[in-house]
Amino acid sequence: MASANGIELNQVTVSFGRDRPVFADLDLTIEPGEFVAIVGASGCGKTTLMNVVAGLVPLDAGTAAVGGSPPSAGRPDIAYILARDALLPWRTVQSNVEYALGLSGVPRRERPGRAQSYLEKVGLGHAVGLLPAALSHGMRQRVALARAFAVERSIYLLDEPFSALDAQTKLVLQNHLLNLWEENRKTVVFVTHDIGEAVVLADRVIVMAANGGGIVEEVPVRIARPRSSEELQESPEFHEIYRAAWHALRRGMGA
Ligand SMILES: Nc1ncnc2c1ncn2[C@@H]1O[C@H](COP(=O)(O)OP(=O)(O)OP(=O)(O)O)[C@@H](O)[C@H]1O
Repeated sequence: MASANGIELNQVTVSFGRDRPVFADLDLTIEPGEFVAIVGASGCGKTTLMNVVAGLVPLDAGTAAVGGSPPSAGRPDIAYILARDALLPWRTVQSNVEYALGLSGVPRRERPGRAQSYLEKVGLGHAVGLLPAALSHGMRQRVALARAFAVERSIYLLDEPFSALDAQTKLVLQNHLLNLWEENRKTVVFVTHDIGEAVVLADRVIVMAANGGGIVEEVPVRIARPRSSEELQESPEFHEIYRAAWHALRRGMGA
């Protein structure tokens, strides 16, 4: 049983009141400190799985333990980052991060330094005084990453956080995420449509099937860390694992 900061789903079924469940009898164990990516066809239930972990979706059957206790919404040990950040438009970049630190109970005198330090880690040291409206989408997502890691949660749920970015910006953001994660290796569940992204980031790629098939395959990613997203693009082992995940995804789609 994954305790502490792990995640354990046993025989979980979610159907939203419909005849056909989104997934049924799903088992998944994520160890504390593990980085897991979830891929699968549109509508296969990736976000629903995240919402189960976040305590936002009721189970029709089965049990879930997140950090050793049942999931519940708004838990202070969980960070949930989505494709579109939720920055406060009237606060500067720095103030957005400081505000989140305040909500997490970080003492006022520590907030400016910690916010600045995390913004520097994602290459935004020069942008602390800007308002979100003045930022590109990639910069906004960097602020969202800095904010999420500055508050030091135990479990990070990231649902396609880089999906709207161009390929080059995506690689840069992946590197920022890898670096932030390397510092403390908190548990991460990362949903993506991009198999390459999954392989670059994760210790394990979970492949979900279309049409309520649940998890069809798990592809281990035994690539040494620390990793660089740019360097991996040229690595034969990256392409080998990419191919394995791609074939698993195709099988999951019934191809
Ligand atoms: N709150 C909800 N109420 C009813 N049905 C829902 C709810 N959330 C999701 N669903 C349904 O569950 C199924 C899976 O949706 P989900 O968003 O989990 O898939 P996904 O794999 O994340 O898709 P995508 O890759 O397109 O984001 C879909 O048929 C969707 O309509």
